Amino acid sequence: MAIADSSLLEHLEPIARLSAGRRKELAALCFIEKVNQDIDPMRMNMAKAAQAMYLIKGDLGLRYDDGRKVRLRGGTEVTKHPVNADPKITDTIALTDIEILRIDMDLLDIMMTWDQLSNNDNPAKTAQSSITEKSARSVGDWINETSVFSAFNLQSGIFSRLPAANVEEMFKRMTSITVTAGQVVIQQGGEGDYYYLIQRGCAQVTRIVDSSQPALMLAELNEGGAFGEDALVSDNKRNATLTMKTDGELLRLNKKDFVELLKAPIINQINLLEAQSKVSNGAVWVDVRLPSEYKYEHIDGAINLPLNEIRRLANSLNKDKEYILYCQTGRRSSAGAFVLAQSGVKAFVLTGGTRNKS
Ligand SMILES: Nc1ncnc2c1ncn2[C@@H]1O[C@@H]2COP(=O)(O)O[C@H]2[C@H]1O
Repeated sequence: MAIADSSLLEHLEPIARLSAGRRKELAALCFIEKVNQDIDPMRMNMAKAAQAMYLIKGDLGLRYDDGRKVRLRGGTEVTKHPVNADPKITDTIALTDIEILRIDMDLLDIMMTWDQLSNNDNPAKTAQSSITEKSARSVGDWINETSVFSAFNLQSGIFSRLPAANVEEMFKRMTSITVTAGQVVIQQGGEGDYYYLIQRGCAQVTRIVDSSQPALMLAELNEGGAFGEDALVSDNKRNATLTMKTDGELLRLNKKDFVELLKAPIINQINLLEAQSKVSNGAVWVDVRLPSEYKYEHIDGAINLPLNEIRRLANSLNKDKEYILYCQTGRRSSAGAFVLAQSGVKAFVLTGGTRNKS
């Protein structure tokens, strides 16, 4: 297995829509796999539903649940999309030796969610005033420029626990502070008040275990690093001291906002059967993915309201109708449903997204 080259990702949907920097981060987390003729690459990996699989080279056969068979060739228009995007595909077979690229679907979806939310016109305006008062950059630029929102931090760290519906709200509530070398940001034994992210600079973490001994050096945190969550989550005292080693800039969220935002907001989640019953009574399917993803495949009768445009389009929806939002995982659709609900639209989310549909 080889790590993917980021230029390869430029041609794949929806990855092509991410910024070059984001694609590079993603490339480092994707692998190219060679698969021999007559092998089913979908079966080679038990967690098939959890991975988007792109055909890069060679010919692959798909079989659908109605028995239909389709032959695909790597490097063509149709293979810009994940070959396993359609839940009606039951199995695949390598018709020649092939190369495929697999991406964790959750990771891809996290990146698309953040990217689309940060490119949303409205939050950019509101968030900019609280986050970057000194700069005229848009939130989108800002997110792409700082490693606080790196793929790694979005996939692990606190952001992976942040419900997608709250991402936009978090932008609004975070504030930026300037700190200087030697400044103690958190004192061991103090009360938990803020959660911090390092936008610029370097901090060291120390702990006094025995008051007759010098403080233990625990870690050094750099740009993109985060600290101060333990006391907020556990309601204990601060378990270490954080001192700036250099001048820098930190983003912070107060305890109340931190606790509130980590809790999932109430969104109407429904399963496939409930959704289908609503649709037969007049509800409308809404695909919140990008137009390119929608165009490639979507639920029959669904309309396309991409997440980054949903706020602008909310007013065009009928307030008397019910709308059922979906994406692959339920992440982008949760964020969209939250925005629609705030605009007074009756919005529901297909639990777990279309990858649970088959
Ligand atoms: N070993 C460690 N490595 C990195 N960070 C740490 C370590 N121990 C504690 N911290 C951070 O230091 C913070 C001190 O305040 P909190 O207890 O709220 O949360 C703590 C963690 O975020």
